[in-house]
Amino acid sequence: MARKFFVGGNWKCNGTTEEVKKIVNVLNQAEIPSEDVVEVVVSPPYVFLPVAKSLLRSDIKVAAQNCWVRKGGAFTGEISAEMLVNLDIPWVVLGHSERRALLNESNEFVGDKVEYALSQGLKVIACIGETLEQRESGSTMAVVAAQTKAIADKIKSWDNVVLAYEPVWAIGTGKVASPAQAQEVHAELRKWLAENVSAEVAQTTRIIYGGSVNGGNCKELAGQADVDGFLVGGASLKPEFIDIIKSATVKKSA
Ligand SMILES: O=C(CO)COP(=O)(O)O
Repeated sequence: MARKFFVGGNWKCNGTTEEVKKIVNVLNQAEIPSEDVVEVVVSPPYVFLPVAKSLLRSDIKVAAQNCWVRKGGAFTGEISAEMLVNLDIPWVVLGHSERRALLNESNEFVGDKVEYALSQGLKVIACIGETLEQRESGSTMAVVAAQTKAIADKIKSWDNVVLAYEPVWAIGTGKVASPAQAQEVHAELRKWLAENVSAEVAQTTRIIYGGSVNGGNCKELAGQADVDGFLVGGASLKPEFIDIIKSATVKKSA
């Protein structure tokens, strides 16, 4: 079975109510391929999730950008998986490199979060990726394998997981990975899943690319055999996000 193309828009810590309404309006008016061809998920900051969800067309889903590692309670400032479920938020982004780097989220902590979010019925966009220093020292695969293993060790099923490969050096820098660089890591990750989880999980799990994806570079990246979609930051706040969603048809016709 073919893997359905997946395009996520990570709005990060941006926006006002007015701006959110504007982006939603652009998305609602866009002509995009059907849900059979592409799964589209946008991830506003927590506080805008209800408004975005209530205004968005039904074929575009929403994701939170994070959630607490276990059941809610006395954890000031945190948002629990249960709360997201209560609000009918189907997806959550976990392990984003900005949180790993700036908030010291370890591989193990991210693995625990993925396990707990899945146990509550959320679907997870799990992010991994190496820094420039790690790439230059030749440890890219060791780094992303360790990040993936910390997740694989904790979960029983990959059915509700999308793996997002986001090289840190490509995020917000305008320095996109070349199609060959992205394909190389995605293929290695699929091989890692085949050898360490199962052939079926390797075949069915979507591995999406993130890092300076834009309307100009998305088609060539989408044409790579193991690139099953994108997690888009900056460009997901702009109308060119529509072009990125449309790059799903490159895959369809391949
Ligand atoms: O971090 C990203 C998506 O999660 C990528 O961000 P940019 O697309 O802005 O590089």
